[in-house]
Amino acid sequence: YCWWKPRSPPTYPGQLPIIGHSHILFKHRNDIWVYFSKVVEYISENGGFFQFRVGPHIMYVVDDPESVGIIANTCLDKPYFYNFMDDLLGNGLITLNGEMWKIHHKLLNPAFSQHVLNTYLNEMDAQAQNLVSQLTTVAKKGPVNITEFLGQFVLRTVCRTSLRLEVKDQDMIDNEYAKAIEEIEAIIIRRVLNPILHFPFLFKLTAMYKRQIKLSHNNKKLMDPIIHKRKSDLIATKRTVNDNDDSVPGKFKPALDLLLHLSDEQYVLSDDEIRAHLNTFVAASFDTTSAALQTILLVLGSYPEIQERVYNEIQDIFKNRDRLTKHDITKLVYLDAVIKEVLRMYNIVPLIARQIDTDIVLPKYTLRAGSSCIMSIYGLHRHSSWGPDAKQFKPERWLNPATLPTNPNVYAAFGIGKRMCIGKQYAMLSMKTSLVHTVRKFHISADISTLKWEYAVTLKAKAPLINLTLRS
Ligand code: HEM
Repeated sequence: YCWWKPRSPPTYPGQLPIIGHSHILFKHRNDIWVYFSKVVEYISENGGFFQFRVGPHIMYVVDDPESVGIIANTCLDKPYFYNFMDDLLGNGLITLNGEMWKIHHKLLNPAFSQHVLNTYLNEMDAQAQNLVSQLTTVAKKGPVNITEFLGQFVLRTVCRTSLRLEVKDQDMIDNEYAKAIEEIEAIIIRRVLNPILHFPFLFKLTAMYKRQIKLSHNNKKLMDPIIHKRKSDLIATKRTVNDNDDSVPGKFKPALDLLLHLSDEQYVLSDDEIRAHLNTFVAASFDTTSAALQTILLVLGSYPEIQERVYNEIQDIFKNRDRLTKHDITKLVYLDAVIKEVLRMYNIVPLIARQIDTDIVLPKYTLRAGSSCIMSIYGLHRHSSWGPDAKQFKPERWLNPATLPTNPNVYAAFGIGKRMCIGKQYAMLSMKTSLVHTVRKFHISADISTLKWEYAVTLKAKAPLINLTLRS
């Protein structure tokens, strides 16, 4: 019996009767990243599998690469706590489940194809130059927090590319939207860490709920004029959604045009669904890309020799040219390695989760249907298969593919399996474009080792100060 009985992963220390580990989450609600990082390190050092209990609900935390691959491709649905984002994201791709996710994912995928991305390059380039001009105004004023500049760059880029807004409308999604996203994320994390508030009827009694509703409502409302604007722009220029000449013909259209096309011509999307998808794209790209850019600049500022190597690569490619082409992008091999290594070591999204729908039998353990599984990207990125220097920041490791781990699941900066990030290539392109211009213009200095980190869906440095000096 003992031989064939399904084995469950060991229970993480500290479990109490009835409430399980809830008391620990609550106790660490103000320093949650300090606590989570210790937990995920402990899990890595003790076999890569543990189970937690939040009341009666079982949550597994896993960083074993083989198992993570199986789970991510077998279980496509997100667990109940992803629904805490519903007010913000509606039924967008991040929170959709089941057949609906499959259908919408297939419909929306063409909006992020290489054909469409190629049409964005000039605009990304222009926005990056604009970012650099703005940074120039604060460059001489000592250490500066550039979070808002980066946030504005990302939002304007999304407005001008995926939403196809004209220059005069590029600030329709503004700083207020960005601040609302940050506040809603803080509320979501506070709710996750207070298991009593997992019950919707109790959460609805709180002031946090009212605030979340208000902020989400304001953000959703912002999308309506944008959708109407684009519709009327398309009509005013006597183009139909079908043959808008500066986008790519056929099914490869920027996100908003594709959504309008699917709604107007194929009758497959409702207004609510269009709004939810747009909101998801804007929120997902704003939060992650601006956090990633900020961390990359902090890292470049802390490793001057790596910054100089990036600078030299850029100068060799561009000589005296100002504008980027798609061929330049493929030549930025070292910059690509630096970005990948920053996303490996300083996880922007350190944890993702799936709902376990049916029992999953893994080589060592069986995961029970009805539970959730948290996949530790933080742990995967430090897995022993990265070698003895797994915990060191070494962009060079990406230059020789032969030295990289053979199991691709150990790198999951953009998620894993079928529900991987739809905006990965878009994010890489906009990060490269902005970094090329920033590194060309400024010497960056910072000290990432002294910073504290804040976890609210994404992981960001608190009060990140950077010194920018104009290069001669
Ligand atoms: C550096 C930038 C980015 C990082 C690190 C990042 C990371 C991730 C990760 C880890 C996931 C998986 C989440 C999960 O499994 O629960 C994800 C999913 C997603 N990301 Fe990104 N992302 C980035 C940029 C973007 C951009 C620019 C967009 C714009 C559209 C975007 C849209 C999405 C969407 C819609 C999903 C859900 C995909 C699905 O479930 O089908 N992301 N992203």
